[in-house]
Amino acid sequence: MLLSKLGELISEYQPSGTVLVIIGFVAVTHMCGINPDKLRWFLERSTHEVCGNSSRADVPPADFPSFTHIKHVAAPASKSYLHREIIAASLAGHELQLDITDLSDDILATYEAMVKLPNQPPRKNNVINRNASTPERFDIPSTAGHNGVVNRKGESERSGGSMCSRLIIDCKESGTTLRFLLPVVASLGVDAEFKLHGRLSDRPISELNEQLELHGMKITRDTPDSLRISGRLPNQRLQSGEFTFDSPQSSQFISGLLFALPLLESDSVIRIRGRFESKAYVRMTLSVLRRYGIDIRCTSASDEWIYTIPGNQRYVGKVGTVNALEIEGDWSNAAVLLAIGALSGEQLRVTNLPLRSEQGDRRILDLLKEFGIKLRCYPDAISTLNGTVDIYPSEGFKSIDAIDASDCPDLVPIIALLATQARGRTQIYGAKRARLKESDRLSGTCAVLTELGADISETSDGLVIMGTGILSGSYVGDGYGDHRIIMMLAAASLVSEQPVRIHGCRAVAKSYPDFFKVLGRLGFTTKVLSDDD
Ligand SMILES: O=C(O)C1=C[C@@H](OP(=O)(O)O)[C@@H](O)[C@H](O)C1
Ligand SMILES: C=C(OP(=O)(O)O)C(=O)O
Repeated sequence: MLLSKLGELISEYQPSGTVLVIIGFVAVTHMCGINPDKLRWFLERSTHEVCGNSSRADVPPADFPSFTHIKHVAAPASKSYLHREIIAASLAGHELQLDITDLSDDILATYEAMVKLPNQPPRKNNVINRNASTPERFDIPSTAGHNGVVNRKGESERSGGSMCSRLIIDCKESGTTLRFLLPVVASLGVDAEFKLHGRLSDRPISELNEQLELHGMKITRDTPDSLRISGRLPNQRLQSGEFTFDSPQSSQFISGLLFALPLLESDSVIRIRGRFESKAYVRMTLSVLRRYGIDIRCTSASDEWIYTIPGNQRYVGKVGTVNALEIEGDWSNAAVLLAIGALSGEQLRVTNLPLRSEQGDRRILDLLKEFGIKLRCYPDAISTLNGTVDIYPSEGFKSIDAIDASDCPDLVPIIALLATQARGRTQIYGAKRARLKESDRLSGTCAVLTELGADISETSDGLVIMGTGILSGSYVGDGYGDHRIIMMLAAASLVSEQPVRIHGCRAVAKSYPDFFKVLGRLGFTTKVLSDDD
C-alpha cells in the first residue's frame, strides 16, 4: 500500500467555524495532454545537477524524460522577498501595484502600509510627499485596520474618512511588517500606530524600540496590541548614529534599520555582537537594497558584524509593479512541498525554485539529501536562476546526527516531521528563536508530533527525534494557529495511520493562502464534515 493512501487530513475552515473539511490523500496520477515539462525537456540543451550552491553540468539521468505522469507544483513567490521588494519599490517613489494572485496576509499587511506612507523623508519645510501632490497630513479613515483596502489584484481603494496626523498600520500577525516598518516610518518622520494581532503582541520588539528611542523616537505601548511611534520632539524623525545589538532576538530588527538608515541625513552604523542568527535574511535584505541603488558596507570579525550606511541616499528602481513572477520562489513553503514528495512515496516535481539563492531555507535541499532522499535539481532553460527539484521515492530515510537551525528557523517543524521517518536519532539545535514565532514552534511541534505518535522531545534550543516510521497516534487541534505547524500537520497525514484533524486551517493564509488548493491538485481529497463527525 502506498504511504500516500494512509493519510487523511481533516480541517476546519474559518471564519465559518462550523464547517469541517476532510482532506484525504489519494494517489491520483496527474494527467495532462501536452506536458509543459516535456516541452521544456526538448528546449533544454543540457541538464545540470546542482550540488550545494554551485552547479555543474551533468548528463541527463536515464529516467529523466518520463514526465507525463509526474505530479508537479510550482513554489509560490518568496514571502520574504515580496516584503522587501514592496518596501524598496515604494521607497523608490513608485505608485505601487501588486500583480500577485495568491496574496498572503503578511504581504497584504506590508502592501497596505506602504501605499499609505510617503516615499521620501520630509523636506526642509516639513511637507511629506507620497507623490508630488500629496498634502502634509494623511487622509486616514477613522476605522482602524480597514483603511487602504486592497483587492487581491492589488488596487488600493481608500474608503474616505477623517483627517488625522497619525497613520494606522495594521500588521496583522506579520513580524516582518512590524519590525521592518517601525524604523522606516521613523526615518520618514511619520507618526504611526501599529496594530498587532495574535502572537505578534508577545513577540520580541524591545531591543529595536530601545535603539529607536536612543535615536530621537518616542514609543508608547498603552495596550499589548498597539504600539505608537513619533518623534520625541515635534517634527523630529529618526536620528542617524550608532545602533547596537547584543545577540539580537530577531534579524528583522537589522533588516528594518537597513531599509531606514540610508534615508537619514547623516551616516549610521549598525554594530552586532554575540550570536547573530537568521543572518541569511539580512543578506536577502542587502541584495534587494543593492538592486535599488542603496550602498551599504559590511565587515565582520569573529563575533562582531558592522554595517556602515551612508546617509542621504535615494532608492532608485525602474518598476512600480511588484510582480510575483519576477520574485524568486519561496524555499520555506517549498520545503513543505518537497517533504510531501518525500513522504508520499511517489515522484513529485517542484518548480519555480531558485537553485542559487540567499534564502537560508534553501538548506532544505541539503537536508533532504542528508536524510537519504533521492532528488534531482536542474535549472530552467530560459531563466537559469530558476530551477526544478524532482523528488523520487526513497527506500528509507537516514537520521541526521545534528542539524543547526540557527539560520533556518522556519524549517524546524517540517524537518522534525521528516526526522520521525528516519532510522535513528536526529537532533535539531540552535533553534531557540523558533519559540518566538507565530507560536512556540519547539513546544508546538513537539506536542503535535507526540500526539501523532512520534518519539520526540524538547531541549532548550531544539528537538530530539527518534525515528519511528508510520505514526500511529491521532491529532485533533488547531496546530497552534501557526501556518508552519498546520502545513507540517498536513504533510504528516501522509504517514499517519489515523486522520489528522486541524481546526482553523485558514491560518495558512499568513504565508500560503493556496496551500490546501495545491494539496487538492496533488491528490489530497477534501470532504466537509458536520460537527457530529
Ligand atoms: O526577515 C525575514 O523575512 C524573516 C526573518 C526570520 O525571522 P528572525 O530573524 O526573527 O529569526 C524568519 O523566521 C521570518 O519568517 C522571516
Ligand atoms: C515567522 C514568520 O514570519 P514573521 O516573522 O514575518 O511573522 C514566518 O513566516 O514563519
